[in-house]
Amino acid sequence: MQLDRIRHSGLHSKIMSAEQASEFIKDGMTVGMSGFTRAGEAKAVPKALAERVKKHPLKISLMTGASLGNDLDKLLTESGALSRRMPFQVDTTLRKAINNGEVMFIDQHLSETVEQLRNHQLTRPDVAVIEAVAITEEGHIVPTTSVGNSASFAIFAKQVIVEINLSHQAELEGLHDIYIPSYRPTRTPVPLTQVDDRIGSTAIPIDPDKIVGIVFTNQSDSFSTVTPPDEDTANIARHLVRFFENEVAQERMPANLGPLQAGIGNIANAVMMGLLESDFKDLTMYSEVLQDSTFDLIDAGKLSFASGCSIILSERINAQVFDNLDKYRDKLILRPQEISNHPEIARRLGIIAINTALEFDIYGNVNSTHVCGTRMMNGIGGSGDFARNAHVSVFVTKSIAKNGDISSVVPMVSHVDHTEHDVDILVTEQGLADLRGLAPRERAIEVINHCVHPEYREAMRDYFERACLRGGHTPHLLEEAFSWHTRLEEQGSMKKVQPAVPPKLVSC
Ligand SMILES: CC(=O)SCCNC(=O)CCNC(=O)[C@H](O)C(C)(C)COP(=O)(O)OP(=O)(O)OC[C@H]1O[C@@H](n2cnc3c(N)ncnc32)[C@H](O)[C@@H]1OP(=O)(O)O
Repeated sequence: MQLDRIRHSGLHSKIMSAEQASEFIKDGMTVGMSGFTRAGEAKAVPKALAERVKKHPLKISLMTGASLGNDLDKLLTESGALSRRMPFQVDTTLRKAINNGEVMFIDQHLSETVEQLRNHQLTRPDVAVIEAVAITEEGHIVPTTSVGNSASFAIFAKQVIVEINLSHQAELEGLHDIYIPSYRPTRTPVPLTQVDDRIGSTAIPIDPDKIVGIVFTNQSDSFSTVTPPDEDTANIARHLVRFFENEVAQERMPANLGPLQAGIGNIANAVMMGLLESDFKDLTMYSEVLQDSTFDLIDAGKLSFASGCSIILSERINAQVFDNLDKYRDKLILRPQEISNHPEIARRLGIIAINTALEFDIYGNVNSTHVCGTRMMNGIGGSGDFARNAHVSVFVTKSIAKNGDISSVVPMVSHVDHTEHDVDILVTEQGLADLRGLAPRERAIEVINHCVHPEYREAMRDYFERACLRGGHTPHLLEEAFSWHTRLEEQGSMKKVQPAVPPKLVSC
């Protein structure tokens, strides 16, 4: 135990075990926990809660910033503790429970959760459980590797449990910038005009009397599972870099492109890695998740500043970053997710938003969340916060999935997260479709020619041409629009299987 991490000496009496702290969580409560993209989640109390629930069942409604690491979503799901979960997750067990209808999942734009708490559209947390590196002299909470929704959860909750995690270096203090917007309708503009502006405090300001328990832990964040770029993702990156070079040449983007936002996952990380081999320099990021690529770009001298709301790294680079925080200190800020994802700021800064689609259609509508229109993958996350308000909104995906049985470009998306109005550029390893200024029929030609995998291109062209014969501003054959998805569900592949024996011709 390191008492110097609790600088408000009046709070020393609140130290207790995780099991004791978990007792503050009662059946039917709404609980707000720290954690964003498996970084900075409270670790010991949720685990103790899951153990307790196995013996004494109870149900809670759980809110976080985004996904939890250390298998906590899995443990809480298996214990039966979760009745409701929001606003994002990436866990296989929880995903199954959501898709079986056992856990009610609210898939939400990540900037909106605390906005809805602020004006009571959502039930405010009874208890907040927040991971911290320290508590200040004033009793304020210094977060760890993510800010997420922690600040507003702690401010709105009736009771706060703090987990001081000794596995995080005390040097994280100073990295955060906690700014909380005031109430509407008298709110003033968020005073952030540059990626590196500091507009708030370095700790979460709460009344220390609300802190009911302090737990010491020593468990690190999970490593990110991001995989190195492969040929397809490297090609996606190449198409995008070429597009950026042309935008700069045409003076539609500044020489350093403007602040970049990149979503989670292998593809977005690989796209950012692609910038390593480009000639761009003095790049900046105004994003939510800072992944390996952020630090590779800083180390290569290409990225001068990154603002985010969490840092999640793979084993390859984790120690190199966190053991040398001083090297990165003047190049990093972690903010609450409502500020990192704020529509007002995305629009003001002219963000280049790069997010990953599960599938998109020939007119540019994007599905980021629902496999075959019904089964939740992870959630919309922050992609919508950025896509609608970006200077340029890019969506990337491989043109095929599951060994080619799925085409990621379809006639009509089976679920819409980002409408055609929010999408400017689509990229697959096949090429890049620039949809700006194009009408739906022109968009379809651009997408078919540049993004569809060759194995599906002719079938897509055939669909589009027959739809055009029927007419409409956005031509479709409604009875066929989801036939690729139904074929996948019925036959395991979107490809049309040629019958081994040609069907007999019936004469009439
Ligand atoms: C926290 C945040 O908000 S970050 C900001 C942006 N947030 C978002 O964009 C949220 C939505 N996006 C996501 O969840 C992810 O980016 C995804 C799921 C769309 C893509 O993830 P990535 O890791 O980049 O792509 P990857 O190609 O590895 O695909 C992930 C899985 O989806 C599968 N998949 C891809 N396309 C399809 C498809 N059209 N239909 C069914 N499955 C598909 C892949 O086969 C892979 O499956 P596996 O895990 O069994 O191998």
